[in-house]
Amino acid sequence: MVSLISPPSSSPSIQLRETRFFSTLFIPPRSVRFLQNTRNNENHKWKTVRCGVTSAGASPPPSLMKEPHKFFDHVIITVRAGDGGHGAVLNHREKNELEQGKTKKKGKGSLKRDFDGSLILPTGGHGGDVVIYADEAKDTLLEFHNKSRYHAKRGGNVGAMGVLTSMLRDGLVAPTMRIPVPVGTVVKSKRGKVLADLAQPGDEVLVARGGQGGISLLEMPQRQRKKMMALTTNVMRDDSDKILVHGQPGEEVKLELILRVVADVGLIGLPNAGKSTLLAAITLAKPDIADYPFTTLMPNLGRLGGDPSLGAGMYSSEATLADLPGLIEGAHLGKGLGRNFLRHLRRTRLLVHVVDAATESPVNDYRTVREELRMYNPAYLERPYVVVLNKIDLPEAKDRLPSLIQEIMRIGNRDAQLSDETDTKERKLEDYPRPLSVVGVSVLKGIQINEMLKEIRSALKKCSGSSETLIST
Ligand SMILES: Nc1nc2c(ncn2[C@@H]2O[C@H](COP(=O)(O)OP(=O)(O)OP(=O)(O)O)[C@@H](O)[C@H]2O)c(=O)[nH]1
Ligand SMILES: [Mg+2]
Repeated sequence: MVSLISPPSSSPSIQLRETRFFSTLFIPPRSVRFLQNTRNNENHKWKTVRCGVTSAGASPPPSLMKEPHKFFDHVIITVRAGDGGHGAVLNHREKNELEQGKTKKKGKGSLKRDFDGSLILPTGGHGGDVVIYADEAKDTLLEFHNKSRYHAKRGGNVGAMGVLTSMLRDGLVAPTMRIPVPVGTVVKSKRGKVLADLAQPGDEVLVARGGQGGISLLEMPQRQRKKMMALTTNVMRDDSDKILVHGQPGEEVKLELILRVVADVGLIGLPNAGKSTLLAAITLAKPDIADYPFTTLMPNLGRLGGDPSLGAGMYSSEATLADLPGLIEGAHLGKGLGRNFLRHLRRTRLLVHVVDAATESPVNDYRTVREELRMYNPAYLERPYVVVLNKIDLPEAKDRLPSLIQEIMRIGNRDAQLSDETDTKERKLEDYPRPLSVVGVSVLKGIQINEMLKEIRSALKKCSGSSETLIST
């Protein structure tokens, strides 16, 4: 029997740290059209008024709730690498120097020679490449909505005197443009090909190559060409050669960036089940908590255990927990907010399914969420999980706790194995593994918190190293 009395969540054995990753509610500006009456009321004019709404923690009207989720973890950007700098058609001065053997003289306009005496003509600078890299300091992809086009610098041009003319300080080669994204971002090409999974801080991918610089050509009278060609092949024959002087354009690509939360534990459940309250009870995260559904609009992360006083570099927590927005029936078809977040479960190795034990039918609620997971990706049902029956401080939950635990334990097969033999479509919830444990708690009142933590920790130990690394949405 489960004891209902236990100390509140402030157990000294748990060292906590808040990591609130997604705290900004993003609502894109919308255009609203008003019918504006003129004075004499004869002509009606449409007036467009732009309204930008940004709120943190305030409750958004239901009609706006869906919008942030299309954006914070998914964005399309266009990047363009720098064009190559232009070479030059070199003028008479070099030509004369060459003829007179003055090329060793250093200074403006002098041309270098190779060890065998051949001429080295300057080329235009390489255009800047574009690299995307995982940066721990970044939390969301929101900023890419304000700026969705990125353009690296072009390479430096060679002047008519054979020297750098562009404003680039470091020489002809343009610097690489480095774009930081949150750890856990998957970079896809426009056609859906995965270019990189930036799962670790510092991971990076070259997404667009800068254009090559154009070559330089020597222009000289016909009679001198033959002699000069012994020193270099870059001798201009006619005006059509001038095209070689132009730098190549930099690559331009459209990219899809998808952020997948990197967490060990995913908190799932219907809206209002108490997922955010649970996160706040066992970590230092401070998610928004309220008694209306869909309070959580973006995942909140919290860290369990570890020693935050060691500083960011040394700090390593026992596990990271992701509190996800509530799932509802039909979430896999896009209802509510759930579908956009189901993909965040991909990297988790343990699920904690939070059920409000005080509702009319907690078992049905439990089944609804399991069913949604199954419809979205049956593999999620095979992931180890712990069920937390929450709100046992309320009498309606407390009284039926033992029977609820039994009923939930009956849904599932203890010996369920991952096998491809049975068609996943034919499988029922009963064919998938049972929870590793079912525990009754009140995360609000701090009842049974230590018991729950024990179960989560022991489950984490059992499934260490089994996190999903597959890439697909
Ligand atoms: N009585 C009681 N209420 C609780 C308990 N845990 C959470 N609540 C309340 O339930 C309501 C919903 O809690 P949240 O933590 O916001 O629920 P959620 O699952 O994160 O909800 P969404 O973000 O909408 O998916 C809040 O009013 C909480 O105070 C509990 O143990 N007992
Ligand atoms: Mg919540």
